[in-house]
Amino acid sequence: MSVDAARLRAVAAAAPVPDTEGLALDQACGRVLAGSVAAASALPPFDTSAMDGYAMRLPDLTGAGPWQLTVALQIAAGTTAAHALAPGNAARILTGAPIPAGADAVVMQEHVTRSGDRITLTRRPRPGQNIRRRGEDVASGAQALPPGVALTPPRLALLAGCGLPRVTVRRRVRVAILSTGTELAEPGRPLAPGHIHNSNRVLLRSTLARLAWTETTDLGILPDNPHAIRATIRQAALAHDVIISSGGVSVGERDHILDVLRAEAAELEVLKIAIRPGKPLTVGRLGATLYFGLPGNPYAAAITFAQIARPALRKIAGLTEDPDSWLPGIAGFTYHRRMARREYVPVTWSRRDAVGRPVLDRLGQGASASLSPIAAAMGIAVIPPELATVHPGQPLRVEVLAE
Ligand SMILES: Nc1nc2c(c(=O)[nH]1)N[C@H]1C(S)=C(S)[C@@H](COP(=O)(O)OP(=O)(O)OC[C@H]3O[C@@H](n4cnc5c(N)ncnc54)[C@H](O)[C@@H]3O)O[C@H]1N2
Ligand code: MOO
Repeated sequence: MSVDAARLRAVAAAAPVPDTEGLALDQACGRVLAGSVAAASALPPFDTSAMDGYAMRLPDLTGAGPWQLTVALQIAAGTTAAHALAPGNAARILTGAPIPAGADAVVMQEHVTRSGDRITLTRRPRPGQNIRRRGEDVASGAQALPPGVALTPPRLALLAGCGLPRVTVRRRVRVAILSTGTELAEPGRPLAPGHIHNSNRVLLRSTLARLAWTETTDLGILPDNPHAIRATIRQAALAHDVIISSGGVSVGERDHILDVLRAEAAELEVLKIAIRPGKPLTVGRLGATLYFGLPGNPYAAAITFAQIARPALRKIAGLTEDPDSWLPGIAGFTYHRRMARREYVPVTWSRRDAVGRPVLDRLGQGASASLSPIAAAMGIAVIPPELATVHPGQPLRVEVLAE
């Protein structure tokens, strides 16, 4: 199965959580907007000056100029004019102050000369110059944000500007994670012979912690015991939208995940993807719970999570936007490949070509058990299955790793 087909299958098996909750704006960063939001007030709420300067009536500026006007009103932000602007008069006005009735342009103070209560200007302003109209950003009652968007800081600022103190978001996606492997020990514990420290637990926990629309239950390490794994998975499925395990999806006699899923009558959606690393990724459905059996090798776990699990999790969260954060890059390396799988290669770069594309240096030897290449990488280059050899200059798509 191709990577794209596997991703589509996983996404098709995912359904958005129906429940919602109301949150104060400062609790809602990163959460997913449940419905469309209408502005409670217009933004800006009134016609407002964009500059410190003078508001005036354009019909007063007859002939070729220069023109003289009398400053007869003072309007600061947070106040309103006592009366309309009379013919022949100008208003001293500060940025953010309401435009007085009768005025139809603001000239910045640098463009007039002032002497006592008289100003002189030599250039005729455009109608509406330096006036921000009521509702020009968002009209009152208009849609401020559509459903299904993640609430970024600018989007929260927009809601605040439209007078909304709270927002309705989808509840968080409940994710259970577990690390399978009799050989696993938590870092800080001494290693018994044949044991290895658990990398995937913190990899998955910290990856999920960055997704504000998830909440994680960490089920810890499970030894390669099919009964214990089955009991844990069955229990976890009752209270979680998603279960993510690592390890035990390959073909050895200690690899139990597939057998356990079959025993639980899971609907298997994805098996054997043409991906490197991560070919043995297993995706299934246990009732309403989506199961991702990531491979045990940490780089394979990271890639399969990002490529297959995360898009499905985003759909469960109710997100409707697709992140599109890749860059066009070009290879600065030669790589002879043997496999017809889409390959994800950790890369770094220190220079760009004439049109600004990063010139990529490949990190590591492609081992899916290695962590130092991905730890040093600035991005992941995607090598298409059909490309037998990557030559320097080969255009490659690069998925940039967030800081
Ligand atoms: N005969 C075959 N053997 C293997 C195949 C195959 O097709 N035929 N596929 C290989 C590929 S590709 C991968 S990837 C791995 C995936 O294996 P599993 O998902 O079953 O993972 P394990 O066997 O449990 O572990 C693999 C490797 O990763 C280490 N590991 C596991 N969990 C962790 C963890 N939480 N933190 C750090 N390291 C972990 C484990 O000790 C193993 O070294 O299978 C190949 N084999
Ligand atoms: O798919 Mo495995 O992850 O290549 O090592």
